[in-house]
Amino acid sequence: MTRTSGTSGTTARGTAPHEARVALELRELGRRYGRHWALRNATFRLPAGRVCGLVGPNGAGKTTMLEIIAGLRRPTRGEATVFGAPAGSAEARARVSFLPQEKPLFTRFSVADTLRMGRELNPGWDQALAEDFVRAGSVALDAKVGSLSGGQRTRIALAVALGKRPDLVLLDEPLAELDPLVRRQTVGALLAEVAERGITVLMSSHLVAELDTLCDYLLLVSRGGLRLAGDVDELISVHRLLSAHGDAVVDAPDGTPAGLEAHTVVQAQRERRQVSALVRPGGPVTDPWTAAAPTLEEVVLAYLEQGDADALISPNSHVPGTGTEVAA
Ligand SMILES: Nc1ncnc2c1ncn2[C@@H]1O[C@H](COP(=O)(O)OP(=O)(O)OP(=O)(O)O)[C@@H](O)[C@H]1O
Repeated sequence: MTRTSGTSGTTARGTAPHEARVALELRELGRRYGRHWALRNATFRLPAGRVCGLVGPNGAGKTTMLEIIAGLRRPTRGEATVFGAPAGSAEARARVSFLPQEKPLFTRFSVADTLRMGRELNPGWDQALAEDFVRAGSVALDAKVGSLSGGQRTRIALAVALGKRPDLVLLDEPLAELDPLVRRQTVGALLAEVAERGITVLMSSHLVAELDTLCDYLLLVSRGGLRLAGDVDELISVHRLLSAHGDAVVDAPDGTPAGLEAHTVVQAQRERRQVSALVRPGGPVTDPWTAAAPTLEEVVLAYLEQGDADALISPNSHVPGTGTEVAA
């Protein structure tokens, strides 16, 4: 599966290139439920045309973030804008499709009824697009939604989300219940559609191993805060996975392996006779350590396991005038 390429010039609605550069901007966004902050100080930009994975442990605030962007929840502080319009405004809502974890489908409706409802609710509705997306999944238009498999329902829900002709699609764990083959087919169809139309996607997922086939951009939230944001390639390239034989490395009093003082250590671990560390290099890698490029999964897992590693926000995710650390 190929990734979508860079920032798009125009969007499905033919908006001007200068407007399309930033699909989504969060500024110091926070949401509190009672005394508990579900999301804190989230600040980043998502360039238009990207497929962005939103990852984080259970309860990290992913759904809360998506609901605020969709205009379904108000932030406690900060702001979110969608193509420059405040999240929740009529202008922003017209450009966003949100597919929540519980698919908003009526089981007694037929597929055709479901698409008809989409047409009645959305002025910019594209019936041909929605029908083609359904048919490509071999789902009959006269089938009852209640009789469909989980994978087929996901396809119908995505057809409705795309039929609205959004510029930004928000998906809350859309793939969780699908088997690997259906997941691959559904994601392939979705990514082909968004690439062709220049649609931006923000998609929460726990499928860390599959992220690099789905996404070209990544957002990682943990303990209510943003830990990573940026181009997948860039986030990988600023890290190195170091390894050494366990006998050759002693641990410093704070538990970190010796010999890594020049680097920012995101996470280090001893496994059998091997010591490994994911680092942001701050100088040459010296004996006994050897360095390799990490996979996206290795980077993500290290940040998930070590939730207090410094945040890393790559330059094109950085919001001017805010104090987030910028990747080298
Ligand atoms: N309506 C609510 N009232 C009170 N607390 C809530 C509410 N919604 C979410 N929370 C709390 O806010 C935190 C973040 O929840 P959220 O659903 O945004 O996380 P998540 O990252 O989407 O989790 P998951 O991966 O399990 O779906 C959790 O501690 C959750 O219990």
